[in-house]
Amino acid sequence: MTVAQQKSSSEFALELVDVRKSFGKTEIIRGANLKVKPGERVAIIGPNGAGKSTLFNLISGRFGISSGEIRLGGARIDGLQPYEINRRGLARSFQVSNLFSRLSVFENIRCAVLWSQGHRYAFWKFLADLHDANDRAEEIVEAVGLDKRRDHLAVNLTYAEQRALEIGITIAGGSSVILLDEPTAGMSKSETKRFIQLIRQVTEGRTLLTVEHDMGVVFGLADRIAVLVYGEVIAFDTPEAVRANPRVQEAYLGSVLADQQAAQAGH
Ligand SMILES: Nc1ncnc2c1ncn2[C@@H]1O[C@H](COP(=O)(O)OP(=O)(O)OP(=O)(O)O)[C@@H](O)[C@H]1O
Repeated sequence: MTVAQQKSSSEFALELVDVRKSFGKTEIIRGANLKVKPGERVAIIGPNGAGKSTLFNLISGRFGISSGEIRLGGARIDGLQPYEINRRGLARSFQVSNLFSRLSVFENIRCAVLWSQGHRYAFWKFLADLHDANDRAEEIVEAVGLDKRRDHLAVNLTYAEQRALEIGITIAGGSSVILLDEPTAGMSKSETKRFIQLIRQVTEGRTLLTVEHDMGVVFGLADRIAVLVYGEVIAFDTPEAVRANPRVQEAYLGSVLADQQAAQAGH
C-alpha cells in the first residue's frame, strides 16, 4: 500500500505551525502558519524574496526549521531528512537538470518507481523481474502524455516534455502530497494551458502545493492561495477571496495584476 492510499490520521494533509527560519541573524520565515486539507490544490504566491522557495525547502527537509512544527498527515516531519519525508508521502519536483539525460523517458520513471520502493542503484540485474515497477512506470508515462516519447532519451525531449517527465518522476512514488516549484516556468502560453490540465489530472486525489509567479496558472490551478509576504502567510483563501483581499492588494497582488494588465495592453 502506498502512503497515498493510507488513511490520513489528521484532518490536514500538511500543517505548518508558527514555522520560523533564520539564516544567520536574518529571520526569513517569520511564523508561517498553513493548514492544507487532503486533496486541496494550493498555490503559494508572494513578492520576490518573500521566502517561497525557503518554505518549500523547509517542508521537504532540505533545510531545518529554526522553530515551529511541520506535520504531514498529523505526524511531525520537521527534523527528518528529505528521503525520510519522501518515504512518508511527500514528493518535491526534481529539477530538469536532475533527470537522467542518457536514460529514456520510461527508464527515468522506472528509476523513480524503484527508488520509491527502496531500491537504490544496484537494481539493474533485477529489472526484468520487476513487473510491478514496469507496469507502474508504463501507467505514469501515459498519464504525463509521454507515451509517444517513451523510448526517447530525456536529453532529446523538448523543454515542456522534460517538465512533464519531471512531474512523472515526482508522482512515481505514489506520494500523497506533491510540491511543484513553478511547474510551467519557461513555457509558452499554449504549453502552459495544456500543462495546467496535465497537472490537474495527474495530481487528482492528491494534495498539491505549487510556488508560482504566473497569475494565470495560479487562478487556473489553485483551490486556495497562500500569500506569503516577508516570511508570513498573510492570507490563505479561495482565489476570489484572495483577489478581493485589501491587505493582499496592498502588499502584493495590486501591483502584480496591474503589471500583467499593462503587459497585455502593450501587446
Ligand atoms: N541558504 C540561504 N542562505 C542565506 N539566505 C538565504 C538562503 N536561501 C534564501 N535566502 C534568503 O532568503 C530570502 C527569501 O528567499 P527565497 O528564495 O525563499 O524567496 P522567494 O519568495 O522564493 O523569492 P523568488 O520569488 O525571487 O524566487 C532572500 O532574501 C534570500 O536571499
